[in-house]
Amino acid sequence: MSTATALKTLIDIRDLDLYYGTYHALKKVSMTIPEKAVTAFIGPSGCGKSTLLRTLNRMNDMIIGTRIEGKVEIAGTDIYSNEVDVETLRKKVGMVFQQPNPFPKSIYDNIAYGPRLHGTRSKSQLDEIVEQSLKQAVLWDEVKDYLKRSAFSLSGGQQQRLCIARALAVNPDILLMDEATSALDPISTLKIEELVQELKHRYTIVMVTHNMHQAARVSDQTVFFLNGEVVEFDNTETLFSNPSDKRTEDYITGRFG
Ligand SMILES: Nc1ncnc2c1ncn2[C@@H]1O[C@H](COP(=O)(O)OP(=O)(O)OP(=O)(O)O)[C@@H](O)[C@H]1O
Repeated sequence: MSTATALKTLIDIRDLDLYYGTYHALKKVSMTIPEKAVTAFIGPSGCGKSTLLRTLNRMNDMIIGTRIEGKVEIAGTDIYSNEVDVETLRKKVGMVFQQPNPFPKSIYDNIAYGPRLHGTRSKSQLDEIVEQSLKQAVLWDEVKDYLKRSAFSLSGGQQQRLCIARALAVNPDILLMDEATSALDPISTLKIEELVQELKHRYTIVMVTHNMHQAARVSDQTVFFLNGEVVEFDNTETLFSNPSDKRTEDYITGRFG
């Protein structure tokens, strides 16, 4: 197992164990995730991909009975230390889910929601953030004349790009994507994959995907999980062309999972 040492580490996970009550969902997980690159988590259903993703912005805090041991550092800060403000952490570590989940508000208000919450009041500043965020999510041209329309008037793929724009509006460093294209049609999926390729120049992206072809197409690093453990973590090209573990090979060649 080798890690992408050429790139600068942003996230450092050390000996992480996570329990849902008595169920041991993550077992001594260690890895480093480089900045401004795409890291994909792959593995069969229930192996702990989403659980690990949720530890990166402490979404697991919301699940009663969850206990973690070990360390998650982002830019050198232990995000589970008592001094860390979880709201600030979640501003820096945005998340996009499997089902697009826009708020029942206008397109504009979906994007302006986070900045307003964090204290931006000026109309011109909000206008600028809305425009820039929608441009970054490659949605601006499609919606610029309809900003007052409900977000629900958009297609599923557009809604997902709106959710990405909403996450970008609060200026995160990291974008977590939990199977963000699995509910979308192939064309919308492709648009989001292209978008991810653009966004990685500015953001660190960590994605969970069930689609191995997507991981191979989009990611720079891939992590293969099995039963809550990291089996292999390598450059995507190496992991798919020359896996070092037999279990990875079996998985990527479709022999199980
Ligand atoms: N809130 C929870 N309470 C109890 N157990 C949970 C909870 N969430 C997940 N689990 C269990 O933890 C394990 C890992 O789940 P997780 O959702 O992280 O897996 P996954 O690899 O993302 O799966 P999938 O690909 O199906 O989404 C599973 O066995 C799951 O049943």
